Amino acid sequence: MIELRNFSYTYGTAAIPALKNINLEIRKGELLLVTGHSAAGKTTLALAMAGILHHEIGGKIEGNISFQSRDVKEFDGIKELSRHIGVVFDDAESQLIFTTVEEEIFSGLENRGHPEKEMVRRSKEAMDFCAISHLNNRAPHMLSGGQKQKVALAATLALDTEVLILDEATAELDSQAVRKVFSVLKRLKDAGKTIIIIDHNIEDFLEIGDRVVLLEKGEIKAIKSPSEFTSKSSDLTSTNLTSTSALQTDLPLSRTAEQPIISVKNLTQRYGEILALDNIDLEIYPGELVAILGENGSGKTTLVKHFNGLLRPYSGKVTVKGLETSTTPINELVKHTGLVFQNPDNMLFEDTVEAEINFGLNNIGVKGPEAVGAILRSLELVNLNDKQKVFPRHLSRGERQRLAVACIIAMKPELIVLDEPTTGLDAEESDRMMQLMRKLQQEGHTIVMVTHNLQIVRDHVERVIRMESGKVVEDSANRKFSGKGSVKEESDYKGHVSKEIVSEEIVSEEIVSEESVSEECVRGGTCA
Ligand SMILES: Nc1ncnc2c1ncn2[C@@H]1O[C@H](COP(=O)(O)OP(=O)(O)OP(=O)(O)O)[C@@H](O)[C@H]1O
Ligand SMILES: Nc1ncnc2c1ncn2[C@@H]1O[C@H](COP(=O)(O)OP(=O)(O)OP(=O)(O)O)[C@@H](O)[C@H]1O
Repeated sequence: MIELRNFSYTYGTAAIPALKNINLEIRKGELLLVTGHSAAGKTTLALAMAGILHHEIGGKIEGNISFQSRDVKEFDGIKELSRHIGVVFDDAESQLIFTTVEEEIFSGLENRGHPEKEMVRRSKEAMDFCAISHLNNRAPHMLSGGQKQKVALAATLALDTEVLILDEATAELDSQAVRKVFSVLKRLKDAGKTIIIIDHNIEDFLEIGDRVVLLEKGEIKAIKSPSEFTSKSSDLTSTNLTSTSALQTDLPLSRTAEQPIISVKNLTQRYGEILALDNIDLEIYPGELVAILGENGSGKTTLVKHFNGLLRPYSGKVTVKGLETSTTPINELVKHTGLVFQNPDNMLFEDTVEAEINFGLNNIGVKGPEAVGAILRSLELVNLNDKQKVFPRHLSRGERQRLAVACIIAMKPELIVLDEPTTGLDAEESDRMMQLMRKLQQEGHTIVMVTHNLQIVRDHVERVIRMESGKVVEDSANRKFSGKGSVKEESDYKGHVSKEIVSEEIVSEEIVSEESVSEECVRGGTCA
């Protein structure tokens, strides 16, 4: 179906190739799993297979790629190729451009000239598959991260292409949604579709996979069957793509201080008609490491945006370091709280990696050799020390994620809030990220992180808060959790049906949203 022969690729500005001498044949009806560490070349391979490198990005291309025995160069651009190959990229947000979810899904079908009746049928089916029918009139850019990912997936599924390429397309989904995607893909595979799943964590899909390709530094390191991938002796597992160290030490509840660093009282948050937070009470103490879990759309991001003043309470009260967020300017709050956004691209705007980190440092008065030292240290901590001069947008998704974390930790805020910090990182990299968080905790920082990654929660987190439909429904600090590390078995987190609390329409203009506050402001710069 798709064949790569001696294929190598170097991005226009890059010194070294992102893909080297790839030889790979993807058979019709096959479900291929592609995995590898961050920056291994996975997204680049997806772009290559979809013909996007040839027709849109350019750069240095060597070797050949053919689709159905025809060189991709010979196709009439992406327009023709996309009739056959549907792609969901690792950044769902960049794929969503229309004003409603329904339009988003309809647009691709309209471009293909489907009759109205067929468009309605397909879009309904795709929305059902992705459990987003209730979002059909919502604006895609005003959805939660996981909801956006579901829309991007539905828009591509509706096209019903012969080939489907999913690049980290489930990274921000809750476990119930991942299971749903699994069953949809199984059905598509049974119907003869060719599917390529590119992911750090392919475990969820091994059962339906035919082969696993391991990429390393742009090269194919191994191609194995799923059973070989999981077997202990496999050279695939020896590369440590599965979870590693698992601290599993006694995880102390570090609630020693008397005054909470974060105090949330009767917090309710609305986006117009949508009730995103429903009367929340919560206290977080200095030195705690807290994970916030919950289904997509349950209010996790909305909650943490209150911790640096990005959102102000609709009703109720939030106090951070004794400062009431409804009356304290955001540039005062960000001196205490560093927030790593769910989508790292929303906080990267400089020309080089080092300038990106320097920006926040300058804003808090760290300059000259002190700033240089802080930049180098933070880059080393996130393993990006060789990327100082690189344009941030030219980093891989996982690298951008780590850069966003570096920007915040360089500023050493007392409270570090991370919204899904391990998206785009494999198990080993996630583990390393958490080791870093534990280290920062030991140095006295308070860490609050939103995550869907239950493995890192089990291994590293002492307090777990679970949200459902805008409420905190469980908090291990209140002894409502059981088991070591205060985390219940994964099965307990599954099966929570995603309930939007609402009827959902207009969004209140009064609400301070991420979009209306400049990224600079959130990192200590001038507020618009
Ligand atoms: N800017 C916005 N405008 C309108 N509604 C919004 C906006 N942001 C989020 N919402 C809605 O508020 C609710 C909570 O969203 P939130 O992003 O807090 O969820 P989440 O738990 O972080 O989800 P995910 O796991 O998918 O990231 C959802 O119903 C979402 O659609
Ligand atoms: N537009 C670009 N210009 C220059 N270099 C790039 C560009 N996009 C990616 N790269 C580089 O190419 C290499 C492979 O990136 P790619 O995005 O394919 O990796 P990946 O395996 O998908 O990583 P991740 O898992 O972190 O998303 C990386 O070193 C990255 O920095």
